[in-house]
Amino acid sequence: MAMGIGEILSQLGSIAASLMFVYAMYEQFCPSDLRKFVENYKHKFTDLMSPYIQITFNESSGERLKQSETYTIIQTYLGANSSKRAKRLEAEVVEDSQSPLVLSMDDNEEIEDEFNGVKVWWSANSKAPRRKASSGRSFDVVRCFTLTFHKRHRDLITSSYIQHVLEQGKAIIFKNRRLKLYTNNGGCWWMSGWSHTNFAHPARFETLAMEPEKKEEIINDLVKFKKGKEYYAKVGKAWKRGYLLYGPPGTGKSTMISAIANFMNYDVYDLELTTVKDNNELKTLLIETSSKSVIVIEDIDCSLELTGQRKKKKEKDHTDKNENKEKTDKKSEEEDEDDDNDDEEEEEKRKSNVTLSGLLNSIDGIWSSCGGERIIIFTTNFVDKLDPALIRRGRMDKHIEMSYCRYQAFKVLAKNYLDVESHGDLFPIIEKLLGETNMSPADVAENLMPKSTTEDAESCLKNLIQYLEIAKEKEEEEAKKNGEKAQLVAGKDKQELAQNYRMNRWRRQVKNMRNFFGSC
Ligand SMILES: Nc1ncnc2c1ncn2[C@@H]1O[C@H](COP(=O)(O)OP(=O)(O)OP(=O)(O)O)[C@@H](O)[C@H]1O
Ligand SMILES: [Mg+2]
Repeated sequence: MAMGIGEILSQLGSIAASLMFVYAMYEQFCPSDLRKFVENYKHKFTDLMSPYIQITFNESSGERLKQSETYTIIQTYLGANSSKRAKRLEAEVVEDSQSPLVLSMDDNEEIEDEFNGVKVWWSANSKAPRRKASSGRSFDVVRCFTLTFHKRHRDLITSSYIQHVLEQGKAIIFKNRRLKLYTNNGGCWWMSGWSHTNFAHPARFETLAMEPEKKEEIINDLVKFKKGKEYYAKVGKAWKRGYLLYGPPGTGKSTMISAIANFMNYDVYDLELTTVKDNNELKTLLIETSSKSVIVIEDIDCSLELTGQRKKKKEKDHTDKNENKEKTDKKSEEEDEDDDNDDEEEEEKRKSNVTLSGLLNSIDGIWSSCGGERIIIFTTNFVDKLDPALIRRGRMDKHIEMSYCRYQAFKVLAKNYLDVESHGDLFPIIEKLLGETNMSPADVAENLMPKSTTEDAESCLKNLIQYLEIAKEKEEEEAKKNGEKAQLVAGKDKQELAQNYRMNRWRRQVKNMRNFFGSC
């Protein structure tokens, strides 16, 4: 007898209700071993039927259930893609990032991605942890990302796509991170090691005043270095570059370092040699630096001579104190002596025993032991004072002279400080004066800065002209004085020479006369 539709539906309803009841009973009372067995077969059955493969990346891994780096990288990659496509996003504020608000896919959200024409799907899920952490701390759920793709693309996805996701994710993290400024001078001489703060110097190559060709050359050099991983590996050289910046004070050496760090997106390690106890500590400090960083030693000429300077200073202090001692009574003399001993002890502790050869070995050591993507920069006001071994090519690959401000550099400063790119009357006068005077960009910049809110660009330019004219006059006077001095010295030398000549002639005559009378 044929069944009516109503009857069929009611039969199906009761079957479904029975199945649901059985499943609820199974969930409630089924022993865990049996449940595992059933789950296993359930998965096997679905795997057999489905042409898709799934890979899961858990948020936490290992004994301590610590955050997996891979998960963070994937989260960043998906965050960059999903924020445009996913409808439900999770927001997080990350302190050490340039864009602190980080968006990522929320639970059970799914997005599609494409790689070499192949479609894949990512979903964010949560699942119960397999085991508790050894510490006893348990996580309610473990979050994970699931990557789904067709099994015919297995090789492409596992060999190339995942690699692509990890590289892209890492690049985004690197780009968004806040740069750090590390210093080994923690303010106390007994502290060693690096301490850091956020690096936020606004200097950029666009704001750096120097000849455009020179700037271009440096930028090209940096770009070549950044892209040179394979090249350096091919020629068997550590991936590093050394720059020596030299020039008078205020010509932009420190500013250039900040511009390089910002351009390369590298952290800065500002190494204060005078607070490094000895060569061993120096080596440790250098090895502790990370890759993608700029290591800076400012005023290298002063740093290495410091021990000598300190000795001289100590001797001077000692002589001063001796003189004072004569004037004071005996009691204060004893007190002075005690203080002296304490000072000397402290001085001895503070003294840096870093030597030139130690520095050279440490620099070479760091390249050989951890050669990845580092730039080392020395600055000096007196390049001639430096030992050639320190600045030979291979250690300091590029020597960059930071020179006095000329017209091209001035134009950059005028644009930065006054937003002015030309001035028919005043620019030519400034061009001429800058060609005749040696003025540092720091001085030019100072004169270009408006002194009040009402001061306009023209009056700033006029101030600069006035300042340049005064500086020029001073330079000429100085040159004149030096010339006169030189003439005076030359004149004195001439007189001395003539006198010596006369004396010698007279001595010869006396000698001849003695010989003559002696022979008679
Ligand atoms: N070439 C430049 N471009 C832009 N600004 C500059 C330049 N040179 C100097 N300045 C300005 O002058 C200031 C001092 O410059 P900076 O500290 O870079 O000079 P320096 O060469 O390192 O001097 P020192 O030899 O005394 O250490 C900077 O804060 C910057 O504003
Ligand atoms: Mg400087």
